[in-house]
Amino acid sequence: MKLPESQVAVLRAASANDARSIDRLADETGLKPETVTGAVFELEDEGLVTVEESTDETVTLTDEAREYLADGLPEVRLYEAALDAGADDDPAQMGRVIGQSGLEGPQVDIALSNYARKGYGTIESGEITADPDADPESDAEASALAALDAGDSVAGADVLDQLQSRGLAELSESTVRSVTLTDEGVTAMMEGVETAETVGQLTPEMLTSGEWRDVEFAEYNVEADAERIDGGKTHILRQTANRVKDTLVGMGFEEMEGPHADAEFWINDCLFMPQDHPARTHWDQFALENPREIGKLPDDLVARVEDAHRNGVGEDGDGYHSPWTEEVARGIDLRGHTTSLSMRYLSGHEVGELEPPQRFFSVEKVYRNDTLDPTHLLEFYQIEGWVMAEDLSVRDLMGTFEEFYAQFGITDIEFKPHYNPYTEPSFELFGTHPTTGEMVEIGNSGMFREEVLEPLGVECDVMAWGLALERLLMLMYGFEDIRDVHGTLCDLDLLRETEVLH
Ligand SMILES: N[C@@H](Cc1ccccc1)C(=O)O
Repeated sequence: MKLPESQVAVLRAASANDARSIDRLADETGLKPETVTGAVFELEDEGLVTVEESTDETVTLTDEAREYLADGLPEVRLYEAALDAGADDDPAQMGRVIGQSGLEGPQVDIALSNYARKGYGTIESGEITADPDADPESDAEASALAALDAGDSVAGADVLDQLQSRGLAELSESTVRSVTLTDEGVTAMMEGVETAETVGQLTPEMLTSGEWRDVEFAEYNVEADAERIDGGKTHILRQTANRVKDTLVGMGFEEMEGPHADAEFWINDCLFMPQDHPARTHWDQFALENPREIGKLPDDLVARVEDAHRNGVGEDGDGYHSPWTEEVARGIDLRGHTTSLSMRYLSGHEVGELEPPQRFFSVEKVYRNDTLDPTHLLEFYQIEGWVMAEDLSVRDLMGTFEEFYAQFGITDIEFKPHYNPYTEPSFELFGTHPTTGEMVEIGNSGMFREEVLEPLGVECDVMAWGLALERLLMLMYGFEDIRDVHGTLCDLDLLRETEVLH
């Protein structure tokens, strides 16, 4: 009988009365485990071996668990420090006990969140007590860690679950195959098997020499286990940003670009945001210390914008009756929205005076001093855009969004009346989260007011918007926490495994 080389090697290494694992066969033949698996499947098809499969669960300890094995669990360290501070008699000051415990950074939170749960004591209004009867020696999680470290198994699925949910242990499953020679296999071996030359890969040389006609090709085995390789790939946020750009270009838009750190003039003043508007404080936006001021601003435009702020625009116009200084306008901030770019372009200072109709967009980062939560980051991507034309209406605005979002499979956007100092009317956009069913705010839009357009010298209508790219991603992929997608807490497995939608 003639068989490919790897199958012959596996047959020789297998036994009729001793089931052998793929790893062992790989060791004995010097072949890669995936090559052995492939050969084994072929041999099984030919009836020469039988394969038994079982699932093997292995528990591995994480780096964090190893730290705790060396130093003790944070809650135990806190308990010990609390005992030292006499907290088994009288409540002790939390700050002092934490200081004594030597716990640092995230470990403090970890200790606090496990302390009461495990009955080490109570934590209330800045004071900590220690239960004199608690016994760290019998801490189930600590013992389980020690057992796992020693290569023993852990009794009690609860402890294991707890270790997993604390990120201290990881459970992985793998399929273990063991291989035994069948009677036919033994007979074949006794009659003698020879190596057939098979070719695994077709080369250009074989094609030019014509050798391919005479060789025997190895069959592909798409079921064989292979080593998992996580190659680099474009982050889904970047992929989606590129798709958004392509979509907008397809809708006739041109791309804008400009500075991340910009004068408040472009970020706020041109947008008729009064200088005492709360969104202009450091509570909302980041200011640069160096350089503190922009070098150049167009004088004529500054004068017209100041006039709009002081006196309003048009016959019935009214200004803000609040202070306006060029010094504030010159201050440099990280842009809180990319509407600064729209102002630069609409003013004619970027690509010259623009005649209607015009369409521009950007998909760029913006920065806000927000509190981090599942839907907010300190920086995110905004899909900015505007259309300049004679006689635009709210229907044009809504129609544009419907057309845009439909290209991403989102067909149920809703509009809510809103207020912006720079647009009238204004609308917030909402979409429905595919898994939670909650309404998610995905953007803000409106028609620029006269107080914005007149100083810029724009005489027709301009409709405009800022949409959040990360929120679009949430609707497309069903993410619930934006921090899974980027930032230091991102979930790498999720990013690796998320299929790209086209
Ligand atoms: N600048 C707004 C978006 C917007 C842009 C243009 C017009 C109206 C709204 C925001 O960041 O939310």
